[in-house]
Amino acid sequence: MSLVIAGKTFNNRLVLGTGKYKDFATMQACYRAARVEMVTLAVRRFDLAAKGEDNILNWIPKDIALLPNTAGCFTREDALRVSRLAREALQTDWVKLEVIGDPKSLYPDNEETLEAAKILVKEGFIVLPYVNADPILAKKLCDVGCAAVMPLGSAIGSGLGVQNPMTLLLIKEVVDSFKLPMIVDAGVGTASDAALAMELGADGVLLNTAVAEAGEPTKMAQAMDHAVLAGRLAFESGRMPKRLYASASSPMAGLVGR
Ligand SMILES: CC(=O)[C@@H](O)[C@H](O)COP(=O)(O)O
Repeated sequence: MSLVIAGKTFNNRLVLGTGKYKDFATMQACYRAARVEMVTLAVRRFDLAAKGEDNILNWIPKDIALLPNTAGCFTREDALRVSRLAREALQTDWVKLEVIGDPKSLYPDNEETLEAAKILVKEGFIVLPYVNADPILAKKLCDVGCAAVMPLGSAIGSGLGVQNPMTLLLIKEVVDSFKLPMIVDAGVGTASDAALAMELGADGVLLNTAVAEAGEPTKMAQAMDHAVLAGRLAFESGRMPKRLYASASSPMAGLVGR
C-alpha cells in the first residue's frame, strides 16, 4: 500500500499544499487530519527567514517531508533559481517543478518544464514535474530522469476534478513502464475527484485548494485522506466489469415455484 518516490516510502498517498489557508494553525490542523507525510511549499510565496510563528516552517511538523515547489515561475531560468534557493534554504534535493506558461490558465509550459527538468536532474535534484496531461511529454520526463510525473486533473484552483481520465490512463501506462509513480496534481474539488484519480491508477494525489477553501478545512482534509485510501483500495482490488444489461444478484437457477 505504500508509495515509493526516489527510494523514500510514504504510507499516505495524499500530498497537501501550503497556500490559501486562513492561517497557519488551520493548515497544520489539516495536515494532522489528513495524516499526510509530505506537503509542498511554494518557496517564493513565504518569507523563510521570518521569525517564530510568522515562519511557515515552524507550522509544518518535522515528521512531514517538505517538497519545495517553484510556483510563480514562468521561465526555466526562474525555476532553476528557485529550486537552487530551496535546496540551500531547506536542505533538500526534492523539488516540485512548476514552470507556468500563462497566468490565466496556470497551465504548465511543457518545453520550459522539460528543459528545466533536464538541468535539475543533472544537478542531483529529485524532480517531480507538474505538467499538462500528455503521455509523450510524460515519457520524455521519465527519460531524462524525473522521479515522478504529476499531470493535472484540471486547472490549479479550478475544482473541476479529473477532466482527462483517459489521458491519465495513458500516462499511467508510460510511467509504469519506467516503474515511476504518477501523482495527479491540481484541480481536485472534492473527495470523489481524489477517489476517481486513485481508481484510475494514480499513485498519489496532490491538492491544495479543495481543503484550504472548504467550509470546514479539517473535515475536508480527513475526507481527502479517506478518498485517496478508498480509491487506492478499489484500484488494487480490480473493479467488476461494466455491463450493458442487468445481472441478477441472486442466481436464477433453483428458484422456488419455477
Ligand atoms: C499546492 C500546489 O502545488 C498547487 O499548485 C497544486 O497544483 C494544487 O492545485 P489545487 O489547488 O487545484 O489542488
